[in-house]
Amino acid sequence: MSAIVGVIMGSKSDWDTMKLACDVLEELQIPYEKKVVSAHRTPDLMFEYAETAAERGLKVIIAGAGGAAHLPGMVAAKTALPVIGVPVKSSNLNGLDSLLSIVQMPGGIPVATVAIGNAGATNAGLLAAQMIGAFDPAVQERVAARRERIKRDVLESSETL
Ligand SMILES: Nc1c(C(=O)O)ncn1[C@@H]1O[C@H](COP(=O)(O)O)[C@@H](O)[C@H]1O
Repeated sequence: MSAIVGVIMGSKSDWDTMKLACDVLEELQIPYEKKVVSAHRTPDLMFEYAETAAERGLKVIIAGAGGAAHLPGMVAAKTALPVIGVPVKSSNLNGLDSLLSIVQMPGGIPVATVAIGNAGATNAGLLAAQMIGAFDPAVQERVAARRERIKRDVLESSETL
């Protein structure tokens, strides 16, 4: 099946974080694609990716970037698909720069921004799954089953205190 979620990142150095979004999509059996695309370094590719995303069958885009993280917002500017922004943890400012770059979009062009770093990337995968699940009962069931497992783990963990 062709990809319905696009996972893009500003640099290969973001992969350790963005892989966690991909892991969730794989676990929930959602077809996805992954690619390095940068608003700064490959602006033409970024435009082409965003402009053709919907016609290629993508339903959601997850975009991760660090530092001056313009990628999620610029992609959102060029597609009507929902864009989830992942602020990758930067070395100088611990990702606060990434977070603020992504979250502070002007009115009219939203980016659904998750937390900085690994937990954010995992949640981006889950959020994309929940968006897909709103129209796909099988995916919605797998998301619900995952939550049940999390709940069970938490309940069991308190028994071992
Ligand atoms: N923020 C962006 C964009 C963009 O927003 O287009 N392109 C690359 N980058 C970020 O630069 C950081 C350092 O990249 P390098 O490790 O390649 O120097 C990465 O976190 C990347 O997301």
